[in-house]
Amino acid sequence: MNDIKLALLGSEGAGKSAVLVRFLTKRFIGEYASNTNSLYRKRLSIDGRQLNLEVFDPCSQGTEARCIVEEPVDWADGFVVVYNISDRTSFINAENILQQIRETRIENCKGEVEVPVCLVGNKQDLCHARQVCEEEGRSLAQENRCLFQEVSAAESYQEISNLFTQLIREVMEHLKYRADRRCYSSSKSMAKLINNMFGKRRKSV
Ligand SMILES: Nc1nc2c(ncn2[C@@H]2O[C@H](COP(=O)(O)OP(=O)(O)OP(=O)(O)O)[C@@H](O)[C@H]2O)c(=O)[nH]1
Repeated sequence: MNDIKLALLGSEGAGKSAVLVRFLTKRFIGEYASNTNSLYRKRLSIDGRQLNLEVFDPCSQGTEARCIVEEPVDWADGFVVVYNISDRTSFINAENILQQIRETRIENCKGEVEVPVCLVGNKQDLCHARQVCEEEGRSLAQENRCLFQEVSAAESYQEISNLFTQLIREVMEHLKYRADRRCYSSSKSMAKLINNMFGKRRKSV
């Protein structure tokens, strides 16, 4: 069973909880307590593989969102960064968060492949009040090599579901790649150790 940990980040009121709850329950719930951190857990099956999904939805008023990005022991295997298309400030904040994720991961992973991230432009139903055009979101995602989708947690489920599924697939591949690398480097160190212990002796026979 795979364990997958995601963290939701974005400005206060961007709709992080709404997007996540839509994915987990297919329902839209208008109001959420925003003064607490929440950890959601769900068992899922993707491509026939069973997995335990954990999603950390930090309270935006605290500093936890920042902490989890900066946490040196990388808790999250992937990130969902949400902004509100009718609030430019939330888009600028998303840009900063993506940069923080990139910088933190580069420092921690020393050239390892980048952590999977998706950028979500929420509240697409408020397009009459749009402040961020879709192209801006797409190009920000391209610059940061992450997935992108505009969605409306209020009105639809399918796009959110597709996006999370794609992200989870990327996370599973990323975790496999990391495990293979660990395995390869530990078998290299084992080979080196064996060589150090027996290699010279064999040569002298
Ligand atoms: N019109 C519209 N409103 C939405 C949508 N998604 C969320 N909302 C509303 O936006 C407000 C904030 O949603 P939340 O899901 O609590 O946002 P959040 O980012 O988790 O907020 P914090 O917990 O305060 O950080 C609520 O009033 C939601 O009903 C959407 O797709 N369309």
